[in-house]
Amino acid sequence: MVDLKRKQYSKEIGPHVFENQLVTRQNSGLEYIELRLITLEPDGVYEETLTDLEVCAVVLTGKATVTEGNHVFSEIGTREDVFEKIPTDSVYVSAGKTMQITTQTNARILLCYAPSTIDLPTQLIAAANNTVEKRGIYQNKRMVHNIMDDQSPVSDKLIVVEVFTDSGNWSSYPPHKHDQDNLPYESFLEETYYHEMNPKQGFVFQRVYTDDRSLDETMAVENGDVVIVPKGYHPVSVPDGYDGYYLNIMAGPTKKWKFHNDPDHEWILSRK
Ligand SMILES: O=C(O)C[C@@H](O)[C@H](O)C(=O)CO
Repeated sequence: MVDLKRKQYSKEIGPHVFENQLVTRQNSGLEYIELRLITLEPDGVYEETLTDLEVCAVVLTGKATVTEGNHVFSEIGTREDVFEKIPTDSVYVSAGKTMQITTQTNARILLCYAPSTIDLPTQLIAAANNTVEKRGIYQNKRMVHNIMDDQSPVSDKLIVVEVFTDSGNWSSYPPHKHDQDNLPYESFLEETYYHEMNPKQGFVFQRVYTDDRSLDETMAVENGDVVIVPKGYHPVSVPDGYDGYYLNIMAGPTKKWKFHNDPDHEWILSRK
């Protein structure tokens, strides 16, 4: 079984360009998701020609200029820290195109990929176009920024959302899964979590488990870690005193988020 948790690192991949996370189909066993976290310093240039992947480049922090062909999205990005809890800007580029990212300051960009061969318009997903949802009651409250949900016309397969879970709350809870290609009852979407903590020394617990417990891993997840969810339920618990953030990438054969709650815990939803 592939290790589901990936620690952050810093590897210089070009002058003033650093890779901090890399999940590929080859190194993860996933079929539908890849991701790359990069940190750009001034004068750093990140360039990539997409083969059989579409990408959503999320400007996690700082400002960056993203170009593709005649498209130039200058100095996009809205925040210096994800815990400003405001939406940010992203750029979508479909397969076969060449994208370039530069910055005049410092920027951290999460590149979210899914396999695709469809030529779709390159476009800015402006922060103002993120829909914001406040979900849950009691200690199950969280805020969701939908960058590209399953109804988005922008992407072929990619779903990208970011979730803010405040101190002492749970999210991705009650536990749910989407690991069966069985619409209309359930969709098959692989998922990844890119986590950040505030304060940075914090941790969350995340469990990834299946009904038959053939997969059942509970992890202490720290700032900058990535968790891979190939299948199964995947709840997150944030300890008292800390706020949690994660960015989810989801993708599968059909861009539809139809999940199935763990029947043992679905009663949580019926509380008044
Ligand atoms: O609502 C939440 O707590 C976020 C989760 O839905 C998260 O995006 C996920 O698990 C998607 O399958």
